[in-house]
Amino acid sequence: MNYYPPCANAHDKVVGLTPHSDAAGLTLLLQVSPVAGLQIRRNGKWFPVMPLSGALVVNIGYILEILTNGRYKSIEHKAVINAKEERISIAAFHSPSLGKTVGPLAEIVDKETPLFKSLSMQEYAKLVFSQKLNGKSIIELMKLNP
Ligand SMILES: O=C(O)CCC(=O)C(=O)O
Ligand SMILES: [Fe+2]
Repeated sequence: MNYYPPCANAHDKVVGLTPHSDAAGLTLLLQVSPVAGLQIRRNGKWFPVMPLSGALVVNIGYILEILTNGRYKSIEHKAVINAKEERISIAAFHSPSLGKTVGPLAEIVDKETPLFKSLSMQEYAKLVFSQKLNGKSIIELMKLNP
């Protein structure tokens, strides 16, 4: 669960959640408060994703990008703070179990060159937790030819 208190310095000095893509496979996100905050980056521009009552936002994370050898792209997003209102969101991250492999699927790399390394879920988790929540660094580290 994410809690963003209201903050008068919302626009210049304070950030809610820095730009990142989720390290998981698939994220289901519930925007609990009817307050704008979530933004996604597309073609270099930030777009708001307005809360819709009862709707879940489905985000593709790095693991799905890696499993599909880059066919499905992870989405970069951030959360901004509102000057007057608090905001709550709940994210459920879905990933393979420990012991499974995070790497391009065999049935895909049968026919094309793998773009990413294959790591055990434990090794991948170690890599994730050694990085800051910032931009695209984890996927860069997973690339075979960065
Ligand atoms: O608060 C939000 O809308 C985004 C939360 C998020 O990106 C996350 O928990 O990874
Ligand atoms: Fe996220």
